[in-house]
Amino acid sequence: MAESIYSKGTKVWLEDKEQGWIHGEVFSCSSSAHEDGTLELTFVNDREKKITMKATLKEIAQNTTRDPRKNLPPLCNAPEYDRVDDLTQLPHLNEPSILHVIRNRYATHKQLYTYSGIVLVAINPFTDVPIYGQDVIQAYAGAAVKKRDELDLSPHLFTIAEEAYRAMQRDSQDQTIIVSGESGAGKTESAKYIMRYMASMKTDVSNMIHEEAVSSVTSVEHQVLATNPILEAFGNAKTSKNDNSSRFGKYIQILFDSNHTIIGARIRTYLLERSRISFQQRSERNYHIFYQLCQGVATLPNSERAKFGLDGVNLELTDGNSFRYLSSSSSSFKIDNVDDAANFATTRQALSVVGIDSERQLSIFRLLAGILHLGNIDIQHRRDAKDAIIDCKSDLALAKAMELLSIDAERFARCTTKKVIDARGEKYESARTVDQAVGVRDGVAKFIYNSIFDWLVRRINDSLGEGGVVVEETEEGSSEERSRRERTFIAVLDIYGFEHFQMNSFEQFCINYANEKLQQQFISHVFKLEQTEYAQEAIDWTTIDFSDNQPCIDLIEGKLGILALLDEESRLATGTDDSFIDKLNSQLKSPSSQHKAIFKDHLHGNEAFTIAHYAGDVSYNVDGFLEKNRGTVPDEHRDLLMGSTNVFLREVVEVGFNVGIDRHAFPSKGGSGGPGGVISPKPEGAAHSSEPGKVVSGRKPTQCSVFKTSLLTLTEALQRTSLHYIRCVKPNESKKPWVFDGSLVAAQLRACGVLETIRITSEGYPTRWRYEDFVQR
Ligand SMILES: Nc1ncnc2c1ncn2[C@@H]1O[C@H](COP(=O)(O)OP(=O)(O)OP(=O)(O)O)[C@@H](O)[C@H]1O
Repeated sequence: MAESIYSKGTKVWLEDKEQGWIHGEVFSCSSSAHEDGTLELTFVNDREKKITMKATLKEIAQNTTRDPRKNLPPLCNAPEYDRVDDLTQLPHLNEPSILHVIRNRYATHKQLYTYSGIVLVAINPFTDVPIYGQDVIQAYAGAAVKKRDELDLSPHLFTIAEEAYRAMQRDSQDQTIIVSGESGAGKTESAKYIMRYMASMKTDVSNMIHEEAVSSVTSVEHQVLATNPILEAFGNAKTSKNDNSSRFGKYIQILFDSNHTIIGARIRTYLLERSRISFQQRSERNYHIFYQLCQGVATLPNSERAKFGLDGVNLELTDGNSFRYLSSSSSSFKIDNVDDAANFATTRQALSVVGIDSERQLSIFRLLAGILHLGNIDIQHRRDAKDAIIDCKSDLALAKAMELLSIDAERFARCTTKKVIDARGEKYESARTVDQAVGVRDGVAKFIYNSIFDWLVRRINDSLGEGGVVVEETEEGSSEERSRRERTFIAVLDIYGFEHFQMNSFEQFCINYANEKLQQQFISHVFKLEQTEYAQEAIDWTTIDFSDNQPCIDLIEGKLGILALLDEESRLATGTDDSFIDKLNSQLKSPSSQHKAIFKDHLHGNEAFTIAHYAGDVSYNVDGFLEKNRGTVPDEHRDLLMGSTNVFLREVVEVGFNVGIDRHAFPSKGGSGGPGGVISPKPEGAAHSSEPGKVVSGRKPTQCSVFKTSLLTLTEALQRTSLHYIRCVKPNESKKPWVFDGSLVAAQLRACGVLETIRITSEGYPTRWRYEDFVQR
């Protein structure tokens, strides 16, 4: 038995401190077992170092099923497998062999893409690669009528796009391409290439020059593509990991009619990072649109420019007029090779393409400028007391902000520095501290910005998905006719991957919760496919064990789980981050708690809790959890915003107040709810309104309840579509082209489930020979 796995000369992988894994081979293997039943195996690695190990026959037989780092050396494949297109073709399927193939393809042969069964692994090149042009699109378009292994084309994003398109055509079924990976891994770029593929695949441009090819894309397709610069301007920012990081998740459905021609798009977004509006980490920026506006303001009409209070604004930090919301990072405002003024023009053009005219655009910019001025309102201590004051007479920022938002400055100052307390029917005012007042001011800014973002998404949906294409209304027919013609969609889900930083907060908690849900769906999908394959090949099989992350999901979203406790605490006027963590500890750590194994002790004090996620343990610092979860403004500010004489501000914040309640926030096929036509369940705690579009009062849905509901609707929608997976991987931290850091890549493959699926495959039938290879052997 041992000899059949490890005989003299068998090639293996041996662990190496420097490189992770290096080649080695079996030097000797004892021919019979010792008294204790073990065999002695000696290996020699490429550095001529000898390693001796003892193992029982059973352990030897199991070697490929356990974590290879703790077990006997995994087996190496023959060199002819060094560049296989699909990892599942590897006779020996283990972590070092997988890394070896991906590294060899990427670093040596400049091949970014490798299949791993149903998953396409995409390694970021960090440089322009000429593989996305119209000629390449044409080569892949139609190629998937053949099976993948009959193709002479390399693995590509376009294979996945084409497979989705063909499957939609063939089965008349909606498709979803799930693109995931950590920040900077290349999700958004991949999603854009897929959208561009869909928009131009039907265009035969073989005889056209580039400009002709571009202009031959119809206006509907232009509109669909125009959503990208808009979402990037308003939802992307420079972070320490990525100069153009998407700070929200998105699900974009490209809608097709019965001729499989694009007729529009629908977008659903998830959890925009609000905290960035008022604060950015070192070397990070606020959302791109603010810098675009400041730099591009000179391009606005003379009559408009002065009104923003941005004319001649100097963005240098030394300048006393700089905006607090743009300078907290104390970094340079410039991003290398990015021209904010030119991008402002692109954003404006894209807004026009989706039907937001110049006048509306100016209204949006006025609100954005209002947000910047809002951040500059000075909040001071009242002399000899802790109470906050705003000097209405001298505060120019207050005057400008309130002018732009059309709100009474004195009322705003008063509401911000004092809160109204209702005690048994009697109302009285109590002073806020400076910190509290600053929190309220920033909360208003975040709320307005988030509302603008939601308004934009809704507006895009109205023009591209629900309400008919603006430009082509007469040509294409009414919206009713349009939805009748709409048959199927191909969606791209571009969603943040698992996050684990030194300091993790509410955002990471939500992101990792989303990843737990998607991982569960992914694993059960792979698992089902694996068993279907066995059935097709008439192979005898017993149930394969796979790590079920349901206990972790129960801990988060269960009846008395973290989300429920967070909401409960957020609704109490007396609730604080401290009382929240106390509640978590008392409920989830009790000796009788079913969550003990997943909800772990945090080693450093009582300000954080630790969850054992499928991709590793993560500790979350509770500081700011309640404020982020409440995510709305005090009632007095709500009245101020809704009472503004700025009609556009009212329209925008109405969308913000109704998110999670209003059906438009989750447009769907037929306009009746979530994607795929299911009515989205109302977030827990949301108040009812019989009139659509009316702001409702009562219990406000919290951020986590809105998120939980939208995740639920998303996972249901995904279940009704055929799924395709792209896992984007960052090959190194320094963003260098063609540099491959094996341990960094392995960690990402583990976090996105690729290694887990390979483990599932290994638990079943780990070795797969092609018939011809098997016969030859
Ligand atoms: N296919 C590609 N070709 C060339 N460069 C790429 C490609 N994919 C990604 N990049 C480079 O990597 C950067 C980061 O990619 P991208 O913004 O798509 O990452 P992401 O995974 O969406 O990150 P985040 O989660 O932060 O939004 C891009 O700005 C680009 O410079």
